[in-house]
Amino acid sequence: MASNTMVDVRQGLAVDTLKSMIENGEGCSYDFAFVDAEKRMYPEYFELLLKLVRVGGVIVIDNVLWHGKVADPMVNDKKTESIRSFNRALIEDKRVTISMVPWSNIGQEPVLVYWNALET
Ligand SMILES: C[S@@+](CC[C@H](N)C(=O)[O-])C[C@H]1O[C@@H](n2cnc3c(N)ncnc32)[C@H](O)[C@@H]1O
Repeated sequence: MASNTMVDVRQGLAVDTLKSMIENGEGCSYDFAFVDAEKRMYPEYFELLLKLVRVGGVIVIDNVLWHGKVADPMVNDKKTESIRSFNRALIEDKRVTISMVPWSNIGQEPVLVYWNALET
């Protein structure tokens, strides 16, 4: 879509939109991505974003502590478990370097930042 502004809004389910961006040849053309949609889809978003964000770019994942629930062993709902599982996978993921930013606003938990490593 041609645009003369800095913002190009695309509406749709995130996975479908990201896949269509890849199919449209936009791979490796973004410097930054911010993820804050359906928590249980984070692994899929992340894999697709590794194709869209250039090596050296930054992917920020919001809500990785899910309002503290991720760190509370008494909380085991599906959404919390999926974020825990995603976090564990990222720790093991050699393609990226991770860093947690001690930033919070209005009671939100910190955000994790991922830099692409040289191999994707
Ligand atoms: C927590 S809000 C994001 C707020 C946003 N970061 C902001 O600061 O305005 C989550 C948003 O993700 C959207 N969302 C949820 N599931 C989605 C999906 N599968 N695909 C695309 N968007 C989705 C919701 O409609 C909602 O607007």
